[in-house]
Amino acid sequence: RSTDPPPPCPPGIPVFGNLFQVDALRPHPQFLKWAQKYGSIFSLKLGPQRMIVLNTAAAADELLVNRSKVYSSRPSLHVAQDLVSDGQRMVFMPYDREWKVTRRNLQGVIGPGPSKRLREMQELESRVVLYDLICHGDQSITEVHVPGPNGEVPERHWFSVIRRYTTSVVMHLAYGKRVHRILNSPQMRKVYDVMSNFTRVAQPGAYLADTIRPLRWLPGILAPWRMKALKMHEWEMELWGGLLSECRASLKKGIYHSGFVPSYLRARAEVGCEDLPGTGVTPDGTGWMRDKLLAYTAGSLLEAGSDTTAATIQTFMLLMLHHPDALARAREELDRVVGVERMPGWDDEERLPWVIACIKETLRRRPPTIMGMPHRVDEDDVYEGYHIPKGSTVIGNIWAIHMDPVRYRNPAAFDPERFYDKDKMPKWASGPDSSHRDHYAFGWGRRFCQGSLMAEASLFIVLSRLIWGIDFYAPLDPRTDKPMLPDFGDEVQTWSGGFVSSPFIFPVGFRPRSEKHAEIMRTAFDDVQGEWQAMGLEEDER
Ligand code: HEM
Repeated sequence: RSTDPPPPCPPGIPVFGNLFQVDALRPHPQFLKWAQKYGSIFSLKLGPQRMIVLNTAAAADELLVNRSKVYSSRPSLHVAQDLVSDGQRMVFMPYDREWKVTRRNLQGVIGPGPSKRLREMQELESRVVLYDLICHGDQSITEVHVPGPNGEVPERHWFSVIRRYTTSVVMHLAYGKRVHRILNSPQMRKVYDVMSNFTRVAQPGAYLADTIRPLRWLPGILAPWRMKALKMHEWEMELWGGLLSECRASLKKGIYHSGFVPSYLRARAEVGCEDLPGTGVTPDGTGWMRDKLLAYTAGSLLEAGSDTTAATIQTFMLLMLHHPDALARAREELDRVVGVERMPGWDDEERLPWVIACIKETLRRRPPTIMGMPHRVDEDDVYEGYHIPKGSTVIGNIWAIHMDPVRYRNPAAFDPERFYDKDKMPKWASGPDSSHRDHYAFGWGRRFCQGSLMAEASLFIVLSRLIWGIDFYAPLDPRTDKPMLPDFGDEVQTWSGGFVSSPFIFPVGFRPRSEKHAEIMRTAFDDVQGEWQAMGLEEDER
């Protein structure tokens, strides 16, 4: 009922409301303060728009899951979605037919069944990570690495080794080809550049035209952001459209790759729809994705799957270096369960509860999508006596939920013990089932992360193998002889802004734990080259 009061709202200024109180790139510290003041739900006025923020698991589950029928849309991001993405980026689509068709198609590629088949590729690629890290040695400690002006990662840094892995796995999934080089890999670099740019333009509050609709109709001379956004679209299309064109050209030459896009193009060709230029889906019952939507959907896989997983691995490393006791315990578990004669594999997962608890605690303590992704409510609603107006942006405040001391005792501590039970088989318990969830890093309801199973598999195989085989260490401060590590709690110095927040580069050294471990890792890398050959894929170039 519109006569019910809105959820409590911090005082703002006339017309703009709270717009200028929100740091678009790093809203979560301020949102946590408001959550601590106002409780499970508060609202903000961003110009004429209302934003509702849900700060407890109970509130988010009730609205975003139980009432997901009306809470599954996305706010209209004029600049990031309409202009930069020409409306084709799946993660920001409203809850409409186009989104449903896209989500259904992706379910056939990364849903529960297919994600089991992806494990083969994750296993093979993880061997390359181990080899790259042992070859990397002290490089990130002894060399000077300067990030680019927008936080770009230097190619020779160990962050690139991790990025190559995550991007190669999704590149293979999308286009049936690998990222087989770390240096001189312009496509991989561009995926991260596009992503980093997009996370900044898409942050709620980044553009006044997102919130104040009349600004969208200003003439070009008064709206310089419009031309800039359209240029960004062209720049993005050089990558996403370029990958699609390459794939189509290969098919025309009779070269068949596996992967989502080649299979989709073949299926389309079989029904006489080889060329479907334009955006969106065809109006017929099948709803074929047209070219630009297809290019952007493959791009969404690359974006959603690369940075989030890489950021979690990098955060895990930082946490382990800050918590040597937790690391020692993980290593002891791996030595006991796996031994030194082989590296860990999928069958060990259920016997490594501490390793899994450390990964889950990483996702809780510092989720990469720290504020989740905004939802939009499509009907007027009432929650706890508060009116939630139709069209409001609704945020599941993952950060506040993960820092809720009622749900997580001493939430600022890194404490894998909270997820550890040595007598029970470990479960990921990360959703979408709300009745049994350990953390909320993957969001909620009908927009729940489609790649969560794939992400967890990557985290498990890479991190368990890394701890098993490699000693990693931070450089020592010559004055104090203590490890020099970024301050975990320093938002500005340690963490990037935008809706995927990852640590800025930090130096780490790597060496095999023993000659035996080294031999197994080197042999696994040599063997995998034969596998690539047999699969018709590029061998690693180093
Ligand atoms: C640790 C890694 C990851 C994290 C923390 C993460 C987190 C998220 C979050 C919070 C959302 C939004 C959920 C919501 O709106 O409530 C999301 C959406 C999505 N994620 Fe992930 N994600 C990860 C990895 C992946 C991977 C590996 C893929 C696939 C390759 C993927 C594919 C997607 C897709 C397609 C969506 C859009 C869903 C939609 O809008 O309908 N994610 N993810």
